[in-house]
Amino acid sequence: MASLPLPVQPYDYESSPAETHSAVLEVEAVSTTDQREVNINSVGGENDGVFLSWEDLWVTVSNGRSGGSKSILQGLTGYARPGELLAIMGPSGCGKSTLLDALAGRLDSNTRQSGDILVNGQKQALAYGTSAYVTQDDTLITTLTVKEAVYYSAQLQLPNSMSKAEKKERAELTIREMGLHDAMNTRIGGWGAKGLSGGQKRRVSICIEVLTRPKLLFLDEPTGGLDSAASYYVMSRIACLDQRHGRTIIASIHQPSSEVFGLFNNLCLLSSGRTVYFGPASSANQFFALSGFPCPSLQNPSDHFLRTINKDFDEDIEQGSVGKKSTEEVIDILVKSYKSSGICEEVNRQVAEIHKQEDRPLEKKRTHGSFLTQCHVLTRRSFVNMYRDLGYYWLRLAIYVALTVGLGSIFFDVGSSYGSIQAKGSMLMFVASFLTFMAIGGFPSFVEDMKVFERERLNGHYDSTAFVIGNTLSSVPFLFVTSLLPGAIAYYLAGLHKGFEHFAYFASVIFVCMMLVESLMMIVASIVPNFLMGIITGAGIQGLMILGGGFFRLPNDLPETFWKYPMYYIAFHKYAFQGLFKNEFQGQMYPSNAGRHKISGEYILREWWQVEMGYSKWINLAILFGMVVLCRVMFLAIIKGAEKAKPAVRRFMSPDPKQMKQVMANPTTTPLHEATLQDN
Ligand SMILES: Nc1ncnc2c1ncn2[C@@H]1O[C@H](COP(=O)(O)OP(=O)(O)OP(=O)(O)O)[C@@H](O)[C@H]1O
Repeated sequence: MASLPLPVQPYDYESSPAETHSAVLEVEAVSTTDQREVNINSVGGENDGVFLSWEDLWVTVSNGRSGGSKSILQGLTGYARPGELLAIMGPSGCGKSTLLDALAGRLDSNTRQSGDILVNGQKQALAYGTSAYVTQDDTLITTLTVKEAVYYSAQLQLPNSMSKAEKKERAELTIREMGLHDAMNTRIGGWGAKGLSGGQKRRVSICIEVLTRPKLLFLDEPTGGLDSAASYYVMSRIACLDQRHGRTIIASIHQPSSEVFGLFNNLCLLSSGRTVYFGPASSANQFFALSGFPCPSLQNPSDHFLRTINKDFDEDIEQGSVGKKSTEEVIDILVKSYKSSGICEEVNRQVAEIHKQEDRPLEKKRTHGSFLTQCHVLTRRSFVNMYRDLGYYWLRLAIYVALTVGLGSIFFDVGSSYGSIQAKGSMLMFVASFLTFMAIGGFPSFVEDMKVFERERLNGHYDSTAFVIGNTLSSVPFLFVTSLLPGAIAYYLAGLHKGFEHFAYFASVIFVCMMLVESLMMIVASIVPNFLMGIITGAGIQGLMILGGGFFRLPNDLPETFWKYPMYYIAFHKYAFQGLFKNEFQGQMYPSNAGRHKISGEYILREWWQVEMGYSKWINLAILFGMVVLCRVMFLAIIKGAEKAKPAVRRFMSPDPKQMKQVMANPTTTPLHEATLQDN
């Protein structure tokens, strides 16, 4: 630890390297200018490549406790061009992912951004299908094999003009390119079911995004979890994409080997959100040497850069190296050296050049599968996932069977005595509330589905409507079995109203209620994506609905405020209880309490359970079905609305950049990296 960020060769840190070597850096920059100008005008032979530039880019994150903000990126300027691979490097936590997120238009809602990010010289939104982004986390469907995951994705993303065989071929070729041919039939695996290794998952994520050969590709740590040979192999495949097809590729990378480093065209080196170096990767070594921090011979230059600017272990180092400069000071020297260099000037000139380009709007993503193909593929994929994921439906089915056997034995052959009226009411209430309540059990699996959906949606793989349709259709067979089998056990053990029509109605109510609870949980998942908070919220909402459904407190006894209006009318339990009661009691006769005369089922419904008798049990079922449709439409509206609202919220939230710059320009009152901006 004690020798971490210091150059191996002794160096005089007291001199002012920035001034001493600025003339030399100037020469270096001029030598790269001509070469750059050639590139900018001829974009690898294609004129539809993507030029991305950013100028004075700041990103701050609001600090909940103090009400201020911390700067993550501080005035970055740079560019990425077609046919080039730009690598973003720096110590952990320096802002690499944040820079990628900002460029791809995917910053978190608690962050604020200022400065210009231009695509082909104009402001354009990048998310939702105009670029591809391989994030640091591998959000994949864990139950699919590598081949299935990539092939389903090919069917979704590649245009209908390609035949199925061509799509399959493209998928297999891409899998092979990423060195995954031996793992083709291995399931991806996840929690509780080991499948692929971390590095293999990384490569599957990359496969899925490079399938369509996107014009603009962001990669966050593409070599995470890979050994050096695999890293080189994967990075060279990625680099091939840019050179052969004029793609623009930006990748953050932790510790490239010298071979991998050799693949980079440009390098952006960050430290604590500041630019230490931005320019040709091949000139970085010279920049460090001229700034006073030469790379020792036999050392990998990228290791040297990272060691020199990593201040995370400064305390350890200072103890053992009295009199030497702290890494913070070394970084300051490098930042100043870069700012005063010709390389920096050249970067600004290039950015200005890109800004001057004629307006060329970025096409919305390449054409993908038609809407019908998307619905079909998503339904099949979701069905396969539900079938293979034991937690999605199978476990629930087993618990339902156990519960309904219990329910049937408690109310076994309940009969039609006076006492059976209350018993049947309690049993039907349990079915309509607790059994359907348990549909909440699929929530964790659904949250996983949502994570995959978000990634795919942001990368423009398909339309949100196709996702909702696919998810709905694929769940139908499982819900059908889950309502039919346990429903039959409970119904026939208890000996409820005889006749198949009555049983069919009973099972239909369970089916629709389960679907309704799932739809409700979808809305919860789109608002509260955290699984634990989602379950608690969903359970809370259903608890209120059960209480207000008119069983525990009869409708006429419910307090008017809140419980009667609106809870009683919006609680789906009301329609389920009353539908099941009508199904059971209508047309039946029961002995009175004293047993001297008979009372009709209609009388029991009206007077005992206070059921609304103005409409038939089928209307109750239709209302429940309407609620399912409403909830699914609401879910769709929320996810579509969030897509539209996010950029607007971000624009509204962006603070005045001058305010941030002023605070940062005054380091005597503000620590350099952790500037606190009061929000007022
Ligand atoms: N949404 C956020 N809310 C709070 N802090 C954030 C947020 N995004 C980033 N940060 C903070 O900003 C800093 C930079 O984060 P970032 O993920 O960009 O670093 P990185 O260089 O990609 O790190 P690593 O290499 O370890 O992935 C970190 O200290 C991180 O905690």
